[in-house]
Amino acid sequence: MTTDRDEDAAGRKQAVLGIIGGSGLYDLPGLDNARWEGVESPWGEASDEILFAEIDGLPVRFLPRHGRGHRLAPGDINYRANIDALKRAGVTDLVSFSACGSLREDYPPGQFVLVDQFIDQTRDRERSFFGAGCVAHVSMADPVSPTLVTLLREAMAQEQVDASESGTYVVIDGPQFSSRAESRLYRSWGCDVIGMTNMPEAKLAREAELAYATVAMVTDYDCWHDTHDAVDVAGVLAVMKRNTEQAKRVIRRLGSTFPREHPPCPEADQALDVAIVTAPERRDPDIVRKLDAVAGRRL
Ligand SMILES: CSC[C@H]1O[C@H](OP(=O)(O)O)[C@H](O)[C@@H]1O
Ligand SMILES: Nc1ncnc2[nH]cnc12
Repeated sequence: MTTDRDEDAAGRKQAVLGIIGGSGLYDLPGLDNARWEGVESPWGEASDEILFAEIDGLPVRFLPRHGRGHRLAPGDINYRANIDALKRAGVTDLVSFSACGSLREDYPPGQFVLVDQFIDQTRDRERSFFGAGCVAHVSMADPVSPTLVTLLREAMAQEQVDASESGTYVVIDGPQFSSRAESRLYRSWGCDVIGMTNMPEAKLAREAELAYATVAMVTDYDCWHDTHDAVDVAGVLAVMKRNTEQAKRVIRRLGSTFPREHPPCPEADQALDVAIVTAPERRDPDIVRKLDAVAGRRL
């Protein structure tokens, strides 16, 4: 396990790039020194083994969110185990790739969106590592790392992949797609794209002090549009293949240009500095033990 104690005396930390692959992105073939390895987590089963690999010497850890073969529905994913396992695998910077529906006319299928805000409409998911026995409240005001967004934007530009530089992603439980009334409602809220997975993933990444960013890849116009059919899986799959090929190119480019030292992200790096409220002598030792990877720096 890699921990924050792997920082050198000056506090520098080697960057380890984590990638979560969404629908359509289940493997990253052709990376150097690649091997799939299971990582045990006290939070349960991660979606799959993690692919440990390198891009031009940069350590990369890849986890397919739905598992290889897409075995897990959005509500069945153990988001806590995924984030904990990636942290145990040494990840410092985490980029999520997600298929999504568009809630805007000017984000057609094929458009990539660098999400900067989320609206969490999910209900039935474990959404925190903390709770009774060790209570913490992290800030989610700015849920993504601006540095990661800049690095992604540059990698995309070099790969001639056009991306919008901001966007609000509304997260629904699914697995059903939305009704037209819901789709119109999310548009009226100012949401730009819709998906089923980025929450609680982004919240848990913040609790684990991982810099996080999401590349949302539009596959459809959901069901609000007057002149486009309502989303169905066949339509999603038709667009997803091309999006996935582009995503793979962006990941390779990002890996080769990524700083070898973890680029500071104060929102994530210090997320737990003032977040834990339970008095040390009142903390449940069992929970504290489970938090060794996520919050070991602060406990
Ligand atoms: C197969 S379409 C619906 C499915 O795709 C998205 O998943 P991900 O974010 O992992 O790419 C969406 O959120 C749904 O889970
Ligand atoms: N329209 C949509 N709603 C929710 N998740 C999606 N994933 C891809 N398209 C989607």
